[in-house]
Amino acid sequence: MAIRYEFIKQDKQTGARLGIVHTPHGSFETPTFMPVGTLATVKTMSPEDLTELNAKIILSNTYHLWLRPGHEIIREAGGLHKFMNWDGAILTDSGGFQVFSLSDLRDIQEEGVHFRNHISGEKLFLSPEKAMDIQNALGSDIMMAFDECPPYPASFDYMKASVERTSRWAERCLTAHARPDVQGLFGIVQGGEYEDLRKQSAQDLVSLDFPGYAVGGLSVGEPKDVMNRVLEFTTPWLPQDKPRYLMGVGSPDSLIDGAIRGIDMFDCVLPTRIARNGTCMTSNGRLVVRNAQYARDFGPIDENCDCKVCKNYSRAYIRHLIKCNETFGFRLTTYHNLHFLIELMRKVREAIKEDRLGDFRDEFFESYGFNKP
Ligand SMILES: O=c1[nH]cnc2cc3nc(NCc4cccs4)[nH]c3cc12
Ligand SMILES: [Zn+2]
Repeated sequence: MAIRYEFIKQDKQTGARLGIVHTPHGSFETPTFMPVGTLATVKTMSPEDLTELNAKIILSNTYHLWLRPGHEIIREAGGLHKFMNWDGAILTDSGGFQVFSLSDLRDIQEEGVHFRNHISGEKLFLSPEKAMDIQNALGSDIMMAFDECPPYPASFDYMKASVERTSRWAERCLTAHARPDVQGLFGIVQGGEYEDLRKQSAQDLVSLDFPGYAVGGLSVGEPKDVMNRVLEFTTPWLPQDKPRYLMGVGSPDSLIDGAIRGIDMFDCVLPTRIARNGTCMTSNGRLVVRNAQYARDFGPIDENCDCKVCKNYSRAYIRHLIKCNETFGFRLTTYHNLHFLIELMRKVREAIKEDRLGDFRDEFFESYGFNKP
């Protein structure tokens, strides 16, 4: 079966909604956070760790896996689920964003994008058809259309031409997408911070009737109030009965503010990336556990966290491991940060069930130390 979204209920205090996304590799409640496993691993986490954390879906990157180890090897392995021994759901990004964010010398044509491999320097070409072929080889449950995420900020004229090309590319992805019976292909809405371009992009994609829609072109350096405003005038153009995925987000406050504006799915490298430099998310804000002040602190990373790291290991011990560059230290901070965000989304879903997400936002922002605009 393909991807199917089940709308459960609308929060009475905000624009948030409770839903369930059904995939060939299991179903998950939304709003949800997807850990990022760029190179076929959520760095330092085993599939068992992810299952223990109640992660139901992870993200992997088409661009990176195409370059290393190559999508043909993964195809021969029987697909990405088998290759990495993960039986939950997998969403793959289309590679377009990584081309724009990782490689120089890119030449965007109607046919596709010519660029240089950011590791070997060799010339490469990525197109809607190629991005579909790679994702079909990976066998992901949710594939992303090949889009252009323009640099931020971009002129109206550039953005308009880019949105129209992204819509043409989306149609080519639908045509090239080989397995609509078992894979879901999401369109990606672009348009920068121009309300009429976001509407045009959303209407173009909705007319192609995708099983789900991503809001792209955000979390690219714009201020948070710009992101929130763009969401406010974009999500209303998306169907109520399909999932909405905000790409590359994010921090705890952005997850809550995105859910409040009708977003169902999020992904971000933040929790796993900051964990590897010894920064932890806690209910009272960020804690840089590698700092000297924790050398003799034998308490848990977060007094209010019930994860197995906070139950069994101290700040002093974790600080010691991180300072010595011990891999186990990164496993501990990563496990805790993922638990923190996955648990945060469970609390968000609970708040929606009880029609009190607005109140939950205020309480969380107060304790985490965010201002409450
Ligand atoms: O429009 C997009 N299209 C396809 N993939 C994306 C991924 C994205 N990830 C971020 N932000 C998170 C970041 C990760 C690395 C640098 S920024 N923004 C993103 C936008 C897009
Ligand atoms: Zn913890």
